[in-house]
Amino acid sequence: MRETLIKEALEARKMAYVPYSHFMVGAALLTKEGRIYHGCNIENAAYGPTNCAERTAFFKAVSEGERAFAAIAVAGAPEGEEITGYAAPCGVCRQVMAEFCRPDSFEIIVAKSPEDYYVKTLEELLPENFGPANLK
Ligand SMILES: O=c1ccn([C@H]2C[C@H](O)[C@@H](CO)O2)c(=O)[nH]1
Repeated sequence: MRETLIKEALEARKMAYVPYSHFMVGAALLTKEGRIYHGCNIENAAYGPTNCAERTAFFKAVSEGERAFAAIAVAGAPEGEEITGYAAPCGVCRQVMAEFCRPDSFEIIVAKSPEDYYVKTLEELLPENFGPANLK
């Protein structure tokens, strides 16, 4: 399943809109029921409105009614180059994950290819997070 999710993220990456950074990112988000939502980064001339690939996938899924997620695969690299480095999710995307995902079980798959990746839980990438539980 991880390999499939990485392939989907690499496909999603092709849609990245990156006229400013020229850094293309793709994400594939797996729901607990087995559906996959895709995301790419979408940049903006005012820079601030730029949306990361991970958040694009999350916001698409949540806006379609999804609330339960199992894993996300992410791959990023400069336009026109081989993927030679890992691109882990930024802090803002980790915080968005913390809103919807269980820190101990949600898997973040950071990939160069379906053969070359590592997996971390959200807890590992965002320890001691501030989340929905704080506002209960
Ligand atoms: O986890 C990340 C980190 C960065 N980006 C995007 C934002 C911007 O368009 C480009 C360079 O930061 O990469 C993502 O999509 N995901």
